[in-house]
Amino acid sequence: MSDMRLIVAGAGGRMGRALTRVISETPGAVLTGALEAPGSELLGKDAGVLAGLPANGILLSADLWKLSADADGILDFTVPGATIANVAIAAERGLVHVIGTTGLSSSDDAVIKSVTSRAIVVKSGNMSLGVNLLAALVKRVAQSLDESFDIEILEMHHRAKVDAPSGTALLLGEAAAAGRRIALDQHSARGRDGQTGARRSGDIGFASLRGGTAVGDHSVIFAGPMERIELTHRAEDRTMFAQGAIKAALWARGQKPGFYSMADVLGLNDF
Ligand SMILES: NC(=O)C1=CN([C@@H]2O[C@H](COP(=O)(O)OP(=O)(O)OC[C@H]3O[C@@H](n4cnc5c(N)ncnc54)[C@H](OP(=O)(O)O)[C@@H]3O)[C@@H](O)[C@H]2O)C=CC1
Ligand SMILES: O=C(O)C1=N[C@H](C(=O)O)C[C@H](O)C1
Repeated sequence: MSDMRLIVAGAGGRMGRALTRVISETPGAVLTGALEAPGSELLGKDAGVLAGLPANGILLSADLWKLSADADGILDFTVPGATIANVAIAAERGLVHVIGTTGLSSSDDAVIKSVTSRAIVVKSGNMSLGVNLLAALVKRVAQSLDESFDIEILEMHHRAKVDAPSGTALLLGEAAAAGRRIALDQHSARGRDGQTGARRSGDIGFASLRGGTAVGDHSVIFAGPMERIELTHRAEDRTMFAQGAIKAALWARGQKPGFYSMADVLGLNDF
C-alpha cells in the first residue's frame, strides 16, 4: 500500500510539532499538509523547521479544503471550534480523522458522531498505550469494589492547558462508571469549592492542578474504609501521544466507516 498522506492540524502547537517529528520517523506515513488557524503568524512557515527538523517544504496553511485534495488522513490536536469545522471537510474528502482535541462538549460529540455512517473517525482523550491500559484496569477494579470505595480522579498538567478536567480524566471517569454500571454525567462531582456538604455516595470526583511544564499526570484513587488503591500514569513526553495518533491513522485506513477509540486501535476492548 502507498504511504499514508497525513495533514497535521494545529501544526504550530505543542502536539502539532511532535506529530511532524514523529511522522518523519514513521515508515508508511508522510506529511502532506500542515494546518494552522486563520490569521496565525505561523502561516507560510515551514512545518519541518517549526518542528526542529530540516525544511520539508510543507508550509502552514489555513485552507483545509485545498490541503485535503491530496491527503488520506488528518491528525487533529487543536481546539474544539477548529475540530468541529474540520469534521465536515474530512468526511466530504473521505479522510481518516484522528481527533485528540479535548474540551469538546456533548453537542460537539454529537456532530462528530453524525458523520461516522460515512466517515472514519478515531477519537480519544489520550492516545498513549499506558493510559488506555490504565483505563482497562480502572474499569476492572471499579467492577470489583462497591460504593464503600469512593472514586476520585486527580490530574495535573502544564500551565498552558485551557480545559479541565482533562480529556484523560474524563476517559478514566467513563471507564470507572462503566465498571460500576452507572452513567458518569449523573454521578460526577466537579469543581468542589466552599460549603460543599459531605461527599455523595457513588459519585466520581474530579480535581485538576495546573502548573509548570507537566506533560500530564493522572491518578485514579479508590478510597475505601481503612485502605486506598491508587492507580497512576505519568506522561513524560508528547512523543508517545504522537506515536499513538499516527498508529491510529494507519490502523483506521483499513476500517469501515465508524467511530473508533484507542481501545479499538490497541485491541483492548476485551482486556
Ligand atoms: N488525545 C491526546 O492524546 C492528547 C490531546 N491533547 C489535546 O490536543 C489539543 C492541543 O494541545 P496542544 O498541542 O498542547 O495545544 P497548543 O495550543 O500548543 O496547540 C493547538 C494548536 O491549534 C491551533 N489552532 C487553533 N485554531 C485552529 C484552527 N482553526 N485551525 C488549525 N489550527 C488551529 C493553535 O493555533 P493558535 O495558537 O494560533 O491558536 C495551536 O497552534 C488540546 O485539546 C489537548 O488537550 C494534547 C496532548 C495529547
Ligand atoms: O493538554 C494536554 O497537554 C494534554 N491533554 C490531554 C488531556 O486533556 O487529557 C492528554 C494529555 O494529558 C495532555
